[in-house]
Amino acid sequence: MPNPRIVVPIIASFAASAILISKRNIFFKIFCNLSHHFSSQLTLVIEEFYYHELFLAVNTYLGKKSTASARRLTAIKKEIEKNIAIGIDRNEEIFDVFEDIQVRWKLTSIEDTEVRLKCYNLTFDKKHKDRVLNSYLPYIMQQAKTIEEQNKKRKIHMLLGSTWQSSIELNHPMTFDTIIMDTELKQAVMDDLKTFMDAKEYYKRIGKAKKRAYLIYGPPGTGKSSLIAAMANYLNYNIHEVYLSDFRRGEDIRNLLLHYITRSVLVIKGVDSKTEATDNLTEVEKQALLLKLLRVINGLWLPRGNELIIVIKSNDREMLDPTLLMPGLIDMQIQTSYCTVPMFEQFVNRYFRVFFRKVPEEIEELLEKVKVTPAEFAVELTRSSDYEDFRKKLCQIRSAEIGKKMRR
Ligand SMILES: Nc1ncnc2c1ncn2[C@@H]1O[C@H](COP(=O)(O)OP(=O)(O)OP(=O)(O)O)[C@@H](O)[C@H]1O
Repeated sequence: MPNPRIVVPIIASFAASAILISKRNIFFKIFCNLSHHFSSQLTLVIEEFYYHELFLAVNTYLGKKSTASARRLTAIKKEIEKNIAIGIDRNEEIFDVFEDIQVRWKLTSIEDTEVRLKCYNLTFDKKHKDRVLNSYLPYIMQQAKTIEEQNKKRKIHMLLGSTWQSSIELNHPMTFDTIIMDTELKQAVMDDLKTFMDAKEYYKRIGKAKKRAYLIYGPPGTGKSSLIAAMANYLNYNIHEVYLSDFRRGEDIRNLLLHYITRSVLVIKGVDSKTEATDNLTEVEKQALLLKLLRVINGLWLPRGNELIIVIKSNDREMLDPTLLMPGLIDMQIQTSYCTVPMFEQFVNRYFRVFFRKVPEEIEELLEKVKVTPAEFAVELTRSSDYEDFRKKLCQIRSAEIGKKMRR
């Protein structure tokens, strides 16, 4: 243990640096061990205290880092988290590199008056002191936040009356790897989301809340919900679902959105008369309500760290008020479609590992004449034993559907 009489003035001299890291719950000590008074190494001690933000962040960060190099780890699983959290055990040493700074972490414990506290010792070259305090530690706090977000179980919430209810775990398997859609469109959506995720500084600089609105439209069964699930999985967000009509009683939209939603995809359903009719609103009322809702959302200033994706799910874009589609309210419009030939290739490849040099003409002809939804495709594919079986089924659809068309 270092001599306390030496420690105190050193803490005082570094107090200003400590404040730079965070204003709340930060407490650490910098020890210069007497025997190493002229050494170039400096050790910073981060002690365990309740709600000690920095200690907890280091714990999370090192837990993630340590799995490759440590020999003894601790494991803990909290109810709200989906994964087991790994930590380093006492006396384990972990080496880390930040930019060109090499640091050594060691978990030890100290006996205080009554309790035994854990503490992380961070050792590095003295000349990096300012960068460790002002860059490395804030970086760790940021990384820890991201790890914690990723580790949390994600939920789907639905608005019932005026409260968010029935939160169920979001374990929809659809991802951008498994969804079948036009490849360029998929890439464009992923790029847009990636830009959004990386643009924290940009939103701060232009003074806008971090949110982005999408319109996803297409006939039933073409994969709108599947795309929403893929987006939420990609972003690692929750989903909040609302019917537009839920806001007709003048619910306090601001309150519902500001206080209960964090890093979520807010899905607005029932926006046109072709969607599930669960309300008595006229088309004009619906459009006016949707416009009002979007304007309120547009004017929201989200609390720090909060991010929101808004998705309007519609079966028919033509039913929507053109004012909604003007730039400013909706950032990107995405159309989901009936199966095209490239989508057919992706499906068959995914389910049966069949690759085509050229898709058979009968299939091309079929997809040109008959509108088959990806949902219908998915059902038939799961029912088919192999590609040949699937092809036969498709041809049956073809004669039935073409016959229907002729009768119309
Ligand atoms: N593009 C797709 N890629 C892979 N599977 C799909 C796709 N589209 C639909 N499916 C399959 O069909 C099912 C139903 O599709 P989904 O609910 O996403 O369609 P939707 O357009 O949201 O329909 P609705 O308008 O009726 O809500 C999905 O659970 C999935 O199994």
